[in-house]
Amino acid sequence: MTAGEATAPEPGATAPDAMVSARGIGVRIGAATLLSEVDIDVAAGEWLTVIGPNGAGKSTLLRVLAGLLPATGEVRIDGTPVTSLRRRDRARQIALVAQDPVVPPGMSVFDYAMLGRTPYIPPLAAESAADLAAVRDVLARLDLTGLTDRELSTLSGGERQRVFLARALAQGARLLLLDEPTSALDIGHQQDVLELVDELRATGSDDDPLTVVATMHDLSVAGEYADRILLLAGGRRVALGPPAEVLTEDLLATHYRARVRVVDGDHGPLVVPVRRARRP
Ligand SMILES: Nc1ncnc2c1ncn2[C@@H]1O[C@H](COP(=O)(O)OP(=O)(O)OP(=O)(O)O)[C@@H](O)[C@H]1O
Repeated sequence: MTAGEATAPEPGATAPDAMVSARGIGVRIGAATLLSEVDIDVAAGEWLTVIGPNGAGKSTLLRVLAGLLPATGEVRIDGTPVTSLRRRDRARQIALVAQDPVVPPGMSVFDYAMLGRTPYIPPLAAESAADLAAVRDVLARLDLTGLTDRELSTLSGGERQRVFLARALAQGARLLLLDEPTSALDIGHQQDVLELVDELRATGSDDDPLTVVATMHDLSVAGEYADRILLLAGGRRVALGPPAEVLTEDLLATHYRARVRVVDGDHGPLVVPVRRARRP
């Protein structure tokens, strides 16, 4: 048994307070197995970060949780199979920030963020004052107010990544799926964005807390923000538990083939890469 396995749900069991419950998730495309027998529960209001080496299946898992990729097994959101939710209802419940979303050509920052309000705007109707206010608020929180009229194609990678997040936050969904949400951000904006997501999580009501599932390559940051960490390797769940149980030198050496030191930080373990000994 690997570290963290003790906290894993029993196969077939659904945790009573799980907002997200995934059972026996498998994805095969042609001869390739992308995911195999993945079970997870995510409690309402929890932050789960999915880590694993390149190609481990992290993005695939997020797309399955979002109901966007067919899979064997079952994903339930508050007890309802995600595949049975109508598109509009699914968009009110789940917001996915993909690594490289498709952007309509010529679209401005404001109009792109407004796409997040689509599930609330009746067909052929204009956006309401509340929709406009929600978008302005989220753009301000993400330090994008000065860029609202710019075309997305003219933004830097980090600016664009914040706009993708703005659209998802404008969606007001209860489940936020973030695929490497800060990979292009400088360290200051990285902290701002993650603190904002954490703040939104904390300010959700008890009845309606925000639940976060994120993928990340920065393991120290993963450990600082997540309640639990899921380590995937080769499409399988190899560890699931609190950061201190999963971010261990042994597990990271085995599954990433990485030489690291793990040291105690104020908010979780910090993972420091260690280079090979210098040649004399
Ligand atoms: N359509 C496809 N056909 C075959 N293999 C695919 C297909 N789509 C994805 N894969 C493979 O599935 C594996 C999992 O991909 P995924 O994008 O989920 O990995 P990841 O853990 O998010 O990786 P990264 O850290 O590099 O972003 C990869 O090896 C990828 O090449």
